[in-house]
Amino acid sequence: VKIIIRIFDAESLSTSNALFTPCLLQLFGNGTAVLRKSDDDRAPQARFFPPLQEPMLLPGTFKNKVAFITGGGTGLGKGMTFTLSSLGAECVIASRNLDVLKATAEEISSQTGNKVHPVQCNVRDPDSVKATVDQMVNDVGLPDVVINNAAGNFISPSERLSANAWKAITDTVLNGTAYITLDIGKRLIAAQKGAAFLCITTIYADSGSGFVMPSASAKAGVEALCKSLVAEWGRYGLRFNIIQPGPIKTKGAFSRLDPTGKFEKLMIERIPVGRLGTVGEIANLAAYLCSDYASWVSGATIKIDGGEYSFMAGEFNSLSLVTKEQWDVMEAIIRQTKGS
Ligand SMILES: CCCCC/C=C\C/C=C\C/C=C\C=C\C(=O)SCCNC(=O)CCNC(=O)[C@H](O)C(C)(C)COP(=O)(O)OP(=O)(O)OC[C@H]1O[C@@H](n2cnc3c(N)ncnc32)[C@H](O)[C@@H]1OP(=O)(O)O
Ligand SMILES: NC(=O)C1=CN([C@@H]2O[C@H](COP(=O)(O)OP(=O)(O)OC[C@H]3O[C@@H](n4cnc5c(N)ncnc54)[C@H](OP(=O)(O)O)[C@@H]3O)[C@@H](O)[C@H]2O)C=CC1
Repeated sequence: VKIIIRIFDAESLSTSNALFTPCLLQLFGNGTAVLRKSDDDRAPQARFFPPLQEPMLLPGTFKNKVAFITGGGTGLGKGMTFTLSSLGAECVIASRNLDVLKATAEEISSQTGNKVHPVQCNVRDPDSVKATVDQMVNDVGLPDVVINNAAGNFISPSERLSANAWKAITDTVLNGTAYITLDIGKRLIAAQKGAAFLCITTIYADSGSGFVMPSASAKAGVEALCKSLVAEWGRYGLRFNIIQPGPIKTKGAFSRLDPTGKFEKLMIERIPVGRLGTVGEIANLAAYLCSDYASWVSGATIKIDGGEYSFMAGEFNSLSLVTKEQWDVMEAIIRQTKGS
């Protein structure tokens, strides 16, 4: 019994449970300015799971197609734009920072040879969304692919959030997705043109999550929006799918969700594949779901997280830390037990 107590007292300090111990206090001891690369950013088993990042679909899969990607200037949006553009799409990328969009558009089109159009857009503002869609229609026509990827998020105890903090996140994630989808959807229906919509949510859209409550609420709303339209707008030639990514190391996410760089190791310890995901892996899944190879896929919600969600959900999963010798002791104790 003493051994078991020692196992769960000592080893829990080095697991994700450490978040619930006084160790948490140490995480912020070094200040919050540095977004540092971890010294040890892979577990040994990651060697079995190499990330293949190059576009996997056939060249020309998106030839003569127009793809509209919100938040396409950075992170996952930039990666999805690169992959779609490599496969022949003419892409329109939209977000608030026009300089970033222009730089990304130039970088991608110079590599793929296909046009990428940067358009300034604040998805929180329906008038800005309308102006953006007007410009897209004028420049390249209505899209075949719409990716709702723009988002805002930061970690914070909910009791520290102002009404405006809640509004900043939910306006971007939920209302932004609604404004984009309604504006483009209505025009597609009027024009009798089909399209594939994709929403990027997150693994905690199902479970909720403390410390990112507005994001969790808004992402759950985005999923309800998509699933509702699967049923309602299929008859117009529109299909809707959802990708729930686990952690991918983008500057936008990690600077706001792991500001000290101390959570990364804890995350990797709870990802069965032993590493973070990569932008290219998300981009390949997104390209498949938005391509005609996935014409019969509508209403799918796909987790791509190296098994993290399943690991966190299972009551006993942290027992993977128990050693063979410790199992020998515990098995002996269990076998000696008679009756109830
Ligand atoms: C166990 C540990 C796990 C670690 C996990 C690590 C990695 C990730 C793993 C999984 C990720 C899963 C999901 C990820 C989801 C994402 O969405 S990541 C994408 C993140 N990208 C972005 O957020 C980009 C865009 N963000 C922004 O523009 C800004 O960050 C912001 C969302 C704040 C909006 O900016 P802006 O419009 O300029 O707003 P304001 O600065 O005016 O702020 C609005 C109100 O919000 C308050 N506020 C801002 N920051 C904080 C904070 N840190 N804490 C509390 N409150 C904050 C601000 O004060 C304003 O309110 P008031 O007007 O003052 O009332
Ligand atoms: N990285 C990760 O670990 C995970 C990310 N995700 C999701 O992936 C998506 C991309 O995130 P990621 O690439 O990591 O982070 P980024 O911060 O790089 O991407 C967010 C994008 O949204 C744009 N954006 C934010 N607010 C607005 C707005 N009001 N109007 C228009 N565009 C806006 C930003 O551009 P700008 O500032 O120019 O407006 C930025 O390009 C998000 O939906 C996120 O929730 C989900 C799970 C995990």
